[in-house]
Amino acid sequence: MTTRPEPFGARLRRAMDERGPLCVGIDPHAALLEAWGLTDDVAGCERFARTVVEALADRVAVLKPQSAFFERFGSRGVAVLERTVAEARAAGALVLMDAKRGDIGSTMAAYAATYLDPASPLFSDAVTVSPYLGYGSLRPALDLARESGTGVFVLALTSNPEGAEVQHAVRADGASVGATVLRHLKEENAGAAPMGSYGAVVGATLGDLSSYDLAINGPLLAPGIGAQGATAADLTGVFGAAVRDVVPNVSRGVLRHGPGAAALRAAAERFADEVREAVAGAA
Ligand SMILES: O=c1ccn([C@@H]2O[C@H](COP(=O)(O)O)[C@@H](O)[C@H]2O)c(=O)[nH]1
Repeated sequence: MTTRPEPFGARLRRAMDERGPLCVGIDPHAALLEAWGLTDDVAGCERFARTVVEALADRVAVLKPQSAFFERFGSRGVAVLERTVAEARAAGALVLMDAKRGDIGSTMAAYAATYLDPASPLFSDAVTVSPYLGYGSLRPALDLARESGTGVFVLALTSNPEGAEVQHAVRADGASVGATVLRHLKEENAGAAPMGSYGAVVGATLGDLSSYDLAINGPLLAPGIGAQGATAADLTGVFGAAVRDVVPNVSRGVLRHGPGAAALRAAAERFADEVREAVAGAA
C-alpha cells in the first residue's frame, strides 16, 4: 500500500504557525544585483540567491523564487534555480515557485510535471499558475498537486492595476472573473483540514475586498507589500476575517537590505513583526 504524502495545506499551516506567515521573494533584479555589488550575470544571480537562502531559509515559512529572473540567464540560470530550490527546501523553507504558468490542459500537464513531480529537478512545494485559459485547463496541476502533496496558487486578483480589466470583467451569470476563480478554489478545498492546498493570489494593494468571498479554506498569497506600496498594516483592511489565511509576500522590500545576511534577517523580522501585529489586531 502506498501512503500519500502530507498535503501542502497542512505543511503550510504548520510552517505559518511555527514561523509566522511571511513569504520572502528571491527576485534577482538587475538593479538589486548592482546594488549588492554583484555582476548582472549567472554568477551574480547564484551568489544573490544563495545569500537569501542562507539568510532566511531557516526562519521564514516560505521562499518564493521568481522564475523569470533566473530564466533570463538561459539554461545556466535555470540550473541556478534548481540548486536554489533544493537548498532552500533542505534548509527548512517551503518553496513556492513563482512561474505563473498556464496553457491548454495537455501542455499544462508538462508544466505540472516540471514543478510538482518529485522526480523533477525543479520540484517545489507549490507553484503559481494562471487560470486565463480557463480554470479547467489547470486540472493536470490540481490533480498532480493532490497526488504529490504540493500546492497550487491560482492568480485571482493580482496586485497590479492592469489586472482589473480581466479580473473585474463580469460574466454572463453576473459574477466577476476574479470571484469565479475564488469560487472554484473554495470548491477545490472543500472539507480539507486544517486548510486546503489550493491557494489564490490576491494583491495586498487592492483595498477593501469585502465584496469577495475570500473564505476559500486555502491560503491567500498577498504580494504587493513594500515596493508596490502596500503595508502589513493594510492586511486586515483588505482581507478582513480571512487575514489568518494570508501569506504576505515581500520581495524588494527585504532584498534591498542585502547583501549582508544580518540586515536581510532584520528586514524580514521587521515585516514579520508588522504582520503578526496586524493579524493579532484582527482577533
Ligand atoms: O499579483 C501578483 C502576483 C505575483 N507578484 C510577484 O510577487 C513579487 C513581488 O515583488 P515586490 O518586489 O515585493 O514588488 C514579484 O516576484 C512579482 O512577480 C506580484 O507582484 N503580484
